[in-house]
Amino acid sequence: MTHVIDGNAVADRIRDDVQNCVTALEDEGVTPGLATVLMSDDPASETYVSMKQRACDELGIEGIHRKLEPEASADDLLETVIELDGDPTVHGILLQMPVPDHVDGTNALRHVDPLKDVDGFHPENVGRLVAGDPRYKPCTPHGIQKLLEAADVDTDGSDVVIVGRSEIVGKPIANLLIQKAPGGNATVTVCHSRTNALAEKTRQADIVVAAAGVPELVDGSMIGAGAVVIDVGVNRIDAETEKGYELVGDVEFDSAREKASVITPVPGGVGPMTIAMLLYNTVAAASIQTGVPVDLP
Ligand SMILES: Nc1nc(=O)c2c([nH]1)NC[C@@H]1CN(c3ccc(C(=O)N[C@@H](CCC(=O)O)C(=O)O)cc3)C=[N+]21
Repeated sequence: MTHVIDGNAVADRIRDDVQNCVTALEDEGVTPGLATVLMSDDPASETYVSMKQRACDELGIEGIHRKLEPEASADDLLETVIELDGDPTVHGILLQMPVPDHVDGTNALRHVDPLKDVDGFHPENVGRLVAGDPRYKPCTPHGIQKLLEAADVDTDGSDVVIVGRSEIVGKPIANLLIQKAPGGNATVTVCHSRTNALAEKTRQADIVVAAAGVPELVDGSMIGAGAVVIDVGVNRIDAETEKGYELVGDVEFDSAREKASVITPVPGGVGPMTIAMLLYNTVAAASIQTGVPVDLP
């Protein structure tokens, strides 16, 4: 029987741990604060940011939201980021990606104090991750590690094929999985959607991580018997549903499930973990910045 990982259940357990940290911080007079910055009219981005804000409300994290019009200037974005960076009640800053082409999101992130960079995208935090001394692990890769752990998947010595080499998922998850640590010690191949003989590579893998942003790119014929399949895709496809769309992963679930020993669904897999790990990083950031210890597993 294939084990379908319940990402919502694992995320709920992480949220309970985060809740305990919020209480510990509150006991010392600290309210953790997370600022989200959205420079986009994209409905999916708006949904994700409002989900993040709602999650903050539920746990007693102070959520601050700044919305910039997509036509705003790069200077407007910088000004917003710098203002939040100087605000001592803000412990974490999240710039929702992607930002419009005329602004440089990477440059804006360089103006965020690395201690407030709860996404882990600032070059200092990227460097620390690659150097094997992560401060904030990027939310989606960290969530994947927690899901593997929850499903008792041992990465030690395993062959992992990652499809997708983004800064947000592919590159950081590759770096986490090659580290000497629980949840690491894997042999990692990083592919993309146009890699030669992609199916041959994924079929050899003990663990396949699909994060290319291409709906149903990875089907059952590309999965080896008994492999673990982690689907990071969140693609909105027009459909006759109440919302007018349907969420589809980068994996063709039904055919992949027939081969896999363990698989994550979309929705309800990696997505909820991304938000849980953002809350995790936010209480870690509040702890680092105030010196109040918290107990994060
Ligand atoms: N700076 C930055 N940090 C991010 O963490 C970040 C980002 N930019 N840009 C976009 C991606 C995407 N992302 C998701 C978060 C939650 C779900 C999620 O909870 N999805 C639900 C379904 C939600 C729905 O119904 O649309 C699920 O999979 O069950 C998905 C995707 C965070 N991202």
